[in-house]
Amino acid sequence: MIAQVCINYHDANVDKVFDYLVPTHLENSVEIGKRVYVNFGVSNRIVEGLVVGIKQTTDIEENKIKSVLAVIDKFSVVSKEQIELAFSMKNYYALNLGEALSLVIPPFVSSKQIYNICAKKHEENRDLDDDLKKLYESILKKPVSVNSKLVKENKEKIIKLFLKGLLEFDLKNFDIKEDSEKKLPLVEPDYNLTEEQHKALNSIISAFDEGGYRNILLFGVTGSGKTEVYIRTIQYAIEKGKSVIFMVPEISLTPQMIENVQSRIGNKVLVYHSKMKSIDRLNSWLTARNKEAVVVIGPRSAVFAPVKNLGLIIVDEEHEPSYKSEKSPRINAVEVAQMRAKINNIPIILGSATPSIEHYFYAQKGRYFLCMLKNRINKNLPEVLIVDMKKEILEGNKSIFSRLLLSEIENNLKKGEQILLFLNRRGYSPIVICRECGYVFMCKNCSISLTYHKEGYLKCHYCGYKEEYRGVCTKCNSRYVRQYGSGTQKIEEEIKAYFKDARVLRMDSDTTSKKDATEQILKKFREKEADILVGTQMIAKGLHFPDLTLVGVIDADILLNMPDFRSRERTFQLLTQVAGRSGREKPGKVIIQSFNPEEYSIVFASKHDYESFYVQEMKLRKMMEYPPYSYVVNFVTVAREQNIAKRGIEHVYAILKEYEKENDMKIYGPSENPIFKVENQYRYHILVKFKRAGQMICIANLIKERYNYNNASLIIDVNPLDTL
Ligand SMILES: Nc1ncnc2c1ncn2[C@@H]1O[C@H](COP(=O)(O)OP(=O)(O)OP(=O)(O)O)[C@@H](O)[C@H]1O
Ligand SMILES: [Zn+2]
Repeated sequence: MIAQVCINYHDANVDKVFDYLVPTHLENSVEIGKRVYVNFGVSNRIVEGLVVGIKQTTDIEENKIKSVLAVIDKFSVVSKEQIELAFSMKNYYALNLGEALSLVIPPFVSSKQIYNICAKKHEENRDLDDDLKKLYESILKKPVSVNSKLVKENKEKIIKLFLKGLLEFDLKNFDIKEDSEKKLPLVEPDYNLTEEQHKALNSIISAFDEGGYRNILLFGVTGSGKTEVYIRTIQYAIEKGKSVIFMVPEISLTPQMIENVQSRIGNKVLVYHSKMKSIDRLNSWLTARNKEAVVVIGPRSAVFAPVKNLGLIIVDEEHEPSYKSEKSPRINAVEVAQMRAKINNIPIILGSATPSIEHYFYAQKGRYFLCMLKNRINKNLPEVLIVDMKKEILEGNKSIFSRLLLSEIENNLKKGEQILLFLNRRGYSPIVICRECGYVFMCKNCSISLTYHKEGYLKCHYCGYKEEYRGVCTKCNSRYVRQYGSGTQKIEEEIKAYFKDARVLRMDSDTTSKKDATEQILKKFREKEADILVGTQMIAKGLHFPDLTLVGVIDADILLNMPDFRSRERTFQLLTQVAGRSGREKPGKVIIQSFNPEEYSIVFASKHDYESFYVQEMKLRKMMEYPPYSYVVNFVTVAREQNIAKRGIEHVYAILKEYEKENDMKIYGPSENPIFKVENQYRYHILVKFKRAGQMICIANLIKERYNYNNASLIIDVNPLDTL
C-alpha cells in the first residue's frame, strides 16, 4: 500500500505530493485525511504530512521508496470527500495544493489547538529508556494538550514515542452545545403551498429521491415564496436522514432567513461562517461531523462544512457576487458547491429571482433543470417608473431627488407606509475637486479618488486609507475646494431636510461595522420605529417588510458605468432585487432615477422582464464572445514597482503566446488594470477567452507552473466576476 503524502500541508506554497510505502503494521491505521510522520529530504528529517491519497503502486523504485514512520491521528482530520474537493479546486482554479487544503481544513485543525496527545496502551515490551518511559507513563495517566508546555519542551521525545506507535492525537473533550436556550418552539405555516410551489417542490423531491448530480435552477420572482420551497425540501431531506448545506450570500444580511429556517427545523440547524467566534465555529464543526441529518446555513465558507451524509446543497440568491472571493484564492462558492455536489452525486438547487446569465443559459440548453415560480404570493409586482434625470435638470430641478420621488415619499409618509432609498455608494461625496487647479483628491496608495465623509475626513473605499479634510487643496493650497456627487450620508441629510418629521435610518458598511448593528437597524425598521431606510446594496436583497410600499433608486447608473462586461447584468439584478422589496404585501411602487432611461437593463428591470433582458444581453455576449460563449481567465501581476509588475505580465504573455496556435483562445492585453494601483501595488492584466473549458483549465495550470518571475506575484482569476 502506498500513501500519497502532502508535507507541510498548511503552507499555501506547498504543491507536491510524495509517495510513501505503508508498512504492513500500519496498513490498518493509515487513512486519507490523517496526519503521519515521514522522513523527508536528503537529510531525512522527520516531518509531518497529510495523507491525501492511497494507491497500490508507485513509479518509485523499491529500494528508493521511504516508509511512513507513524500515524499521528486517531481520526481523520478531513474527510476523503473534502480532499477530493480540494483537488477539484486545485485543478479548476490553478491553485497550489496547500491553498486548496487550507480551504477545507479549518485553522483550529492546522494549529492543532483542539487536540490532545494520548497514549496507546502497549501490549509488548518496547524497551523504552527511563526518560521515555516516564514521559509515556505520565501521558498514559493523563493526556496532554498538543500545545502544552510539556509537549513543547519534550518535542523530540514525543516524536520518538510516536514512532514507536505509542501516542496519537485525539480530539479534546468538547461538550457539544445543544443550544437548548435557543430552542424555539417549532412553528408550522398557516398557509398551503401554491400550485407553483407544489410543482417545484415535487420536481426537487423526485430529483433528490433519484439521486445523482443535477443542477436545479429555481427561478422565482421576488416574493414568490422560494424560502418555503427550500424549507420543505430541507425537511424532506432530513426525514430521509440526509444533511443539507444551505448557502446564503451574507450572513449579517440574512437573520430573517436563519430565524425562519430555525423556527421550522429546530436544533438541527447549524450556522457556519468564518467570521463567527472560533469557539462557536468549532462547535458547529464538531456537531456537523458528529450528528446525523443537520442543516448547515452560512455564506461562502459553509460550502466546506464537514457534514457527513450530504444529500442536498441549496444556494440562495445564486447570482450574488459575494459568493466569489475577492482575495486569493479566488474561488466562487457556487462553483465549489457544484463540485461538491458532483463528488457526492447529489442535486444542487440554485435559487434566484434574477439568475445569472450563464446559469439561465444552461437551463435553456437543458443542462440544468428549470423550476419556475412566476407569480408573487400576493399576485402583484410593484409598479416601476423610470425618471429621466436629464429632463429634471433641464426643467430646473437640481436636487438629487426627482419631483416624482419627492411627491411619492410625501404620499407614503402621510399614509404611514415605509420607504427604502437605495444608493450604491456610501460616504457623503465620492469626489473632491480643487476648482482652482483641477486636482482630484486621490488615495495615497491607490488610483482611486477619496470619498468625503461628513465626520470631516476623506477615505479610500479600497484600502481604508483615511486623512483629515481641511478644505484646502493638497496641491495648490487653494480654499476653493468642492465636493461632487452623493453618497448615502448625503441622501440621509438631504431627505431629513426635505421631510423634517420623517424618521430616517441609514444602513451601509459605515453604520454596520459594530457587531449586531445590522440586526438593530433592521429591527427598528421592522417595528416601524422609522419611516425611511437609506442604504447601499445591503438593503437590496432578501428583506421582507409588510408596510414597505415605496422604493426609490437614487442613481441607477452607478453600476452601468463600471468598465466590465457584467455591468448590465449587475444593474438588472440589483434593480430587480431592490424593486422586489416594495409592495410585498400591499400594492407598491418603485421609482428609478437615471440619466440613461433608455438603457435596456433599466427598462427591462422596470418591466420585471427577465426574459427580454436575457435575449438582449445574450446578443451582446455572443457578439463580444463573453461568457457563456467563452470561458474567461484574468491573469494579473502585482508588484510595488510599476516596471516589475509590467515585466511580470510580459512573462505571462510570452508563455501564453506559445499556446495560442494550438488552442481555441484569444488574448487581450497586456494592459494596465482599470484600477491601476491598489494598496501601493501596481497591477497589469491579460484577459484570455477560451472556447473550451478543458483548454482553459489546462492553460491556466500551465501558466501557473511555468511562471517563475518571482518579483511580481501572479493572480489567476478563473471566471472572474469583474476585471477591475
Ligand atoms: N403558499 C404561501 N401562501 C401564503 N404565503 C406564503 C406562501 N409561501 C410563502 N409565503 C409568504 O410569502 C412571503 C414571501 O416569500 P419569500 O420571502 O420566500 O419570497 P422569495 O421568493 O424568497 O422572495 P425574494 O427573492 O424577494 O427574497 C413570505 O412572507 C412567506 O411567508
Ligand atoms: Zn486606497
